[in-house]
Amino acid sequence: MSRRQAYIPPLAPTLICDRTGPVGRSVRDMPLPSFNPADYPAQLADKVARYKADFAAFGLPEPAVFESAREAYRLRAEFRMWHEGPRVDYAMFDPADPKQAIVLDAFAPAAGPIAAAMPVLRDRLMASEPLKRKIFQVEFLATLSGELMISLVYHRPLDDAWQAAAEALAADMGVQLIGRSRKQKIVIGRDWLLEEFELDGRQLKYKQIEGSFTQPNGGVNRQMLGWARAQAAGIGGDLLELYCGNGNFTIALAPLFGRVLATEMSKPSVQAAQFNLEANGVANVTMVRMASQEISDALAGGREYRRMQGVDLAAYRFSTLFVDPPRSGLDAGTVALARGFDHILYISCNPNTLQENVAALHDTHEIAAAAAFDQFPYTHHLECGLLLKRRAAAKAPA
Ligand SMILES: C[S@@+](CC[C@H](N)C(=O)[O-])C[C@H]1O[C@@H](n2cnc3c(N)ncnc32)[C@H](O)[C@@H]1O
Repeated sequence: MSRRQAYIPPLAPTLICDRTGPVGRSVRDMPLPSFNPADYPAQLADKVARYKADFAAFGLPEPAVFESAREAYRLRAEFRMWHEGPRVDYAMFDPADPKQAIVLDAFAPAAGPIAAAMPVLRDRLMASEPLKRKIFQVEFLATLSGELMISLVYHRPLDDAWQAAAEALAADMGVQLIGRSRKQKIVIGRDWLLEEFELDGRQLKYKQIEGSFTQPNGGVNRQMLGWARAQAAGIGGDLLELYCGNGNFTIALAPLFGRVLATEMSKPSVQAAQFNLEANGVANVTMVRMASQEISDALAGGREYRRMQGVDLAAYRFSTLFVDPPRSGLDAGTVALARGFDHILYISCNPNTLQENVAALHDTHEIAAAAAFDQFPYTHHLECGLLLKRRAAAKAPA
């Protein structure tokens, strides 16, 4: 059974959370009751009020609040495909009633390229047996620069008939297309997009690889980059960045520092970051593929890591640590590492783990600036930014 609806009221958690972090179900993950742009200001005000209350004990300064566009803000969207008779439709599931599919004709949060492609793709799938048969899921990734990649996921092996139909579809729609099935990935065109936008007078370019982390709300992401740059301006010294993904913040922040050591665990993201450093002419960054636990261990004088060969850690004069971790926040070793920094710039998609980490650093660091970024409108989720500064009493004597 399915129910047809123009808008999706609650967003399923898979659409809200980052792909890489564990998706915990807390009250914050529960959907807000309505997707109504008229309710947006009140919903955001509630979230900001809760943020302020949760962090009041840590002396949170008044946060700068960055709003989202009220519609067409999501650069990523994924849908289950619902088969009924000759039809195939996009579907989502209400977390409160997970057996009931909600069939969608449109999805108001989706960015322009996704919204425009949705009905065209659905009709093309319906009209083509090789494209339609056993299709299970459709994933869209778009950029502010207007590119679009579509991944079609199947419960059957993809054959020559699928490939021929998919090639025609990609050419007609002008998109990058990927077919996925068990142990199979067929790329028609590229499996990456090129994002491009202006930031503080620079035209930034970012390769974004299918399946890797990218910020879901492009407009809010630009505001996060601008805020992070404003906090970092004037600090000087060198920067250590953990969880750098494809270099989203690295490329924005690098010109403000002498040298940057950026680390990330995922191999495709590190490859994209290397590409992005070159594409943006950023030459003061060394990129190393390492988990945060490993870099914390290496900096604490732990074991020698082959991937750190050629990196002279002792030569860095780190003034600032930048972190943008998954929902699980910072592990204990990384919190211990953070203690040694004069400045910690922390972007968090999970206020619960942010609160735990701030509490653990409270004796050495105070909050100097705060921001609320509404990456996930119409949900309880709030992305937070903090600048932590080492307390004078916690600084080592010169
Ligand atoms: C919230 S994303 C942020 C990525 C990037 N800063 C951006 O703005 O796109 C978190 C990133 O942390 C990476 N990650 C997850 N666990 C990690 C770990 N233990 N060590 C290092 N990186 C990790 C993920 O691969 C992902 O790229």
